[in-house]
Amino acid sequence: MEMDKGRVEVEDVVIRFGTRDSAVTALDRTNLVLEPGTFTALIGPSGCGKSTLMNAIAGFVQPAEGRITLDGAQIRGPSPDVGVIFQQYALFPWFTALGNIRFGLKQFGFSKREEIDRARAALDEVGLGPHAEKYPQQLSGGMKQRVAIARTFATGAKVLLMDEPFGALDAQTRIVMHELLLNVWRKHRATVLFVTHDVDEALLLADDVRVMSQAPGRLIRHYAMTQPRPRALSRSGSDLLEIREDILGLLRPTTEPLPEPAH
Ligand SMILES: Nc1ncnc2c1ncn2[C@@H]1O[C@H](COP(=O)(O)OP(=O)(O)OP(=O)(O)O)[C@@H](O)[C@H]1O
Repeated sequence: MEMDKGRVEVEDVVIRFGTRDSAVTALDRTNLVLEPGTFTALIGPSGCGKSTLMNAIAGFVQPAEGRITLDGAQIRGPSPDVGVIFQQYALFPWFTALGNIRFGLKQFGFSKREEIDRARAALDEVGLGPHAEKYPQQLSGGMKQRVAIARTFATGAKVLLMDEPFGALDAQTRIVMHELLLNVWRKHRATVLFVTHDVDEALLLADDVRVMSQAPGRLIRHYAMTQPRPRALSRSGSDLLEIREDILGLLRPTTEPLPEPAH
C-alpha cells in the first residue's frame, strides 16, 4: 500500500435525519482530517453522532451540508477503499472463515488460486490459519472480529472504520485484540477511525483522540498522543491518567455551556 494514500477530509459536514418539518441534527458542523496511516479514536456520549459520522465516511449516509473526501475525491457511496467493522459480527454464516475473506476479494478478479492464497495469508496474519474451514457459528466473538479485520486488510482498504468493534468481547479478549489490531495496522498502515465508549481503549490505541459533545455532536477536544506503544495507564510518569480524567470530565453530563469546537 502506498504510504501517502488514505487521507480523509471532513469539511463543514452537517448531517440531519427526517423531513424538513421534523429534521433532527445528528451531527453538527464538523471538520476533521484523518492523515494517511494514522489511528484516530472517537469518543463521546451515547447518541452524539459518532456512528453517523462513521456512516458518512463509509458512504452509507449523505451529509446535508459540507463534503467528505478520500484522497481528494468526494465520497458518494460505499467503496472497497473504505472497510467497515461493526460491533455485531458481519460475517456470512453460510461461508467458512476462508470463504468470507474470499467473498471480499471477488471484486478484484484474481484467479481462484490467487484468491485462496491471499485469503489464507490474511487469515494467517490474524492467527486464524488453523480455523480457515470453520463457519462463523463455530468461532468465538474475538475470532469473528479477526476474520472481519483480515477481510478488510485483504482487500487493501485504505481506510478502516471500526464502530465499537470490541464492545461485545470480554476484557481478556479485548487486550489480545488490541495488540493484534495494532500489529496488523502497523503492517498495512491503513487510516483507522475507531469509535469507542471506552476512554482507556482510546488512550491505549490511538495517535489522536477526538472527543465529541452531547447531541447534536461536534468535536470539542483533540488530544495528540505521543506516548510510545504498548501503553499502560498505570505506568508512573505517564500523563495518560491526567488525560483520562480530563476526558471523563468532558463526558460527564452537564448543564454548563459547552466549550467551543476544537480543530
Ligand atoms: N437513520 C436514522 N434516522 C433517524 N435518526 C437517526 C438515524 N441514525 C441516527 N439517528 C439519530 O442521530 C443521532 C446520533 O446517532 P448516532 O447513532 O450517530 O450516535 P452515537 O454517538 O453513535 O451513539 P451510541 O454511542 O449510542 O452508539 C441520534 O439522535 C440518533 O437517534
